[in-house]
Amino acid sequence: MSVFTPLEQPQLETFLAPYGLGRLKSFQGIAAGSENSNFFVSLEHGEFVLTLIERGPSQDLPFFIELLDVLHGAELPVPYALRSANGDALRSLAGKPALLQPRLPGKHVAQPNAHHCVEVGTLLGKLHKATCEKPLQRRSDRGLDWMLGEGRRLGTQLPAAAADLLQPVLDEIEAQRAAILALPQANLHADLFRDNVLFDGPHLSGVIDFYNACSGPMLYDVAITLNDWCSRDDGALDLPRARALLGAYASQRRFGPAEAELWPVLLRVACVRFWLSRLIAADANAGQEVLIHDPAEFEHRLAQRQRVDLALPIAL
Ligand SMILES: Nc1ncnc2c1ncn2[C@@H]1O[C@H](COP(=O)(O)OP(=O)(O)O)[C@@H](O)[C@H]1O
Ligand SMILES: N[C@@H](CCOP(=O)(O)O)C(=O)O
Repeated sequence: MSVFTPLEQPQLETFLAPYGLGRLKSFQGIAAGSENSNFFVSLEHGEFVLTLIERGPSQDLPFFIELLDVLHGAELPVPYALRSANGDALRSLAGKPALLQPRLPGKHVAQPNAHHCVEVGTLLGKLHKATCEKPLQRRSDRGLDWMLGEGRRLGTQLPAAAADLLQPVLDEIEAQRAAILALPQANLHADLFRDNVLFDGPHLSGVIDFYNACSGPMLYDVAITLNDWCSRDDGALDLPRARALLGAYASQRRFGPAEAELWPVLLRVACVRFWLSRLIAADANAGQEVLIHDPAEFEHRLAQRQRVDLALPIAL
């Protein structure tokens, strides 16, 4: 179970008092998740999620808090940091940076259909529209340069067939780096996988886990999202789901010709990003009680993205 820092009731009560949300009724560690310690917290005045930040540079936390305030202000279904009586969003508990956020309703969808993909495409288009005029600046710590460095390092340790699959995409990243970074930018969720979205019946009711959020090319975020929501078990794209997601996104923000041209490349780059991070995590967490995602899933998806029969819908 991925709760790295267990909590005792008295220390939690002391922490929660300045929010003025009433008596602590119950709390429970959340097993899902792999980065931070999360707890469902039931208070007299509502249901909340407490997060203790376990990893990553804490100087980036003000960025996440500000971004979620912007998205909440744009009426997107996102969590946001509640303020204590003296206005603090970021506090400390058990020696870790701590945030209290509203608990969003809904459940994760493991087997999405085209309707779910419409909802996700619409949400992502709205997220980009809400931030593209003035993106809050944050470089991804798993961006193109990270992929080139880690890819070259890990490539030497992979079996030949896998290394042969990876190498051409690293070359492609090097060749297209400037063109990719010149694409229209906004704030990106950058990890909009099924396990970071909640559905209440047919309606998308929540987007969580913004800890990979950054500024960058919007098309990359579309590629990340589509690779998770619209892939079949063999890694191939499910075209009806993919067209549903892209059409819904385009109803919020139009794609441009430069994006249409780089689309197949971005689908491959988005596979490499998670293939590499999963290889690194699987190695670092081997034998521990932490959720490990299968790196081979992205190897198969990348193998299936060598030819892409899915054009972006661009306005003529
Ligand atoms: N605001 C929230 N509302 C409802 N559920 C949440 C919320 N935040 C987290 N969760 C639950 O906690 C789980 C783990 O959260 P997540 O942010 O993905 O953790 P991690 O950063 O460790 O990967 C999610 O899968 C979800 O079920
Ligand atoms: N959704 C990702 C996990 C998040 O990426 P990370 O780089 O922050 O570990 C996955 O399924 O691999």
